Amino acid sequence: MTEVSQSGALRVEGVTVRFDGAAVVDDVTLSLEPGEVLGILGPSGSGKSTLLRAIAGLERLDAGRVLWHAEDITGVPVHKRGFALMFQDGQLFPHRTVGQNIAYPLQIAREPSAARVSELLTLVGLAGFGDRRVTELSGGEQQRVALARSLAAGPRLLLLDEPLSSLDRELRERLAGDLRRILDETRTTAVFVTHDQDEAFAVSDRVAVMVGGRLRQTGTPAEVWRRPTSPEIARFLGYTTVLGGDAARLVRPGAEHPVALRPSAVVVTDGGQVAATVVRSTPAVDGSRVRLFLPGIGELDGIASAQHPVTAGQDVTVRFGGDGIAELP
Ligand SMILES: Nc1ncnc2c1ncn2[C@@H]1O[C@H](COP(=O)(O)OP(=O)(O)OP(=O)(O)O)[C@@H](O)[C@H]1O
Repeated sequence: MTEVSQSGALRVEGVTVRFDGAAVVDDVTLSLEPGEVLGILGPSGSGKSTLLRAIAGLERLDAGRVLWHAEDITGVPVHKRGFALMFQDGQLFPHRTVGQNIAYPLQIAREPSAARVSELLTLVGLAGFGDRRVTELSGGEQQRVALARSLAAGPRLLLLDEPLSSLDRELRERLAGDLRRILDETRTTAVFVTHDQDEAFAVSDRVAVMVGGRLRQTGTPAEVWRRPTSPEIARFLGYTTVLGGDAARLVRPGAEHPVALRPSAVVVTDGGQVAATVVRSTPAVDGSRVRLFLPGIGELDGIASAQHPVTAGQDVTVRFGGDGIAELP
């Protein structure tokens, strides 16, 4: 695992959480600088939510500690940490208006402020929605209200657990961009859990890939996508094939390590570098997804453009290229 600085805003040090003897979070260490957004990415059941809950103070640690600006807060109760949590289903109060939902943390802090509520509504793109009932809002609007409520009390750290997962893809993409802007504008330090790679890419300054309770790779989104450090991480990041030895060198001449490929890097084209036979072709919006057999390599996933339709059994040639090839260490 790549380690960052020893100080920073948040530091999680050797944190382990066990359920029934099994370590669901296993010796995790990470640091966050002030204003930084860390995306924790990993397959279902890898321990992401449990790690987030441990940071929030909602799980008892079996080992390790949580520090905030070098102060050990492991024993500090949830409500005294000054952190805010936001979940997949924003958990709004259905019997309150939008404005009342957002004002709630301000009332708890005994700092009610209509101006602050109005400012937050504008921030999340819902100016004028204050008197609406939350039950009348769309899923995306409800998540915006939940975000505004999470930010209302000016949390020191925002913890987001799959905040966009319940939304459809288009809305999720739009809100991911908005979320990033809002975190920037409010200079909020945040830890963000997701299993969606696009979301992690769009929102995070740095991503940490969690597999089986352990942080396996940390870096900027570009670093992690370009250079996954193991076949397991590569597969999780959408590389469908990992080739070794001579097969790897057919794709990348001179390669000394295994080479991982995304379908987008295996393109059926005229005059390509390698011969292949189409095993299967499935139409997609922008052409076809194809399964190919390549002598000396075996079967690979690839793509064919709409201008180059192919059918099963057809002999074609293939070009390897683009961003979808990574040489593993
Ligand atoms: N309170 C609990 N008691 C026992 N086991 C638990 C508890 N909470 C979580 N687990 C188990 O710990 C493992 C990790 O769960 P966790 O929710 O942290 O994973 P995740 O990576 O967030 O998954 P997902 O993406 O599906 O939400 C799972 O196997 C889960 O069943």
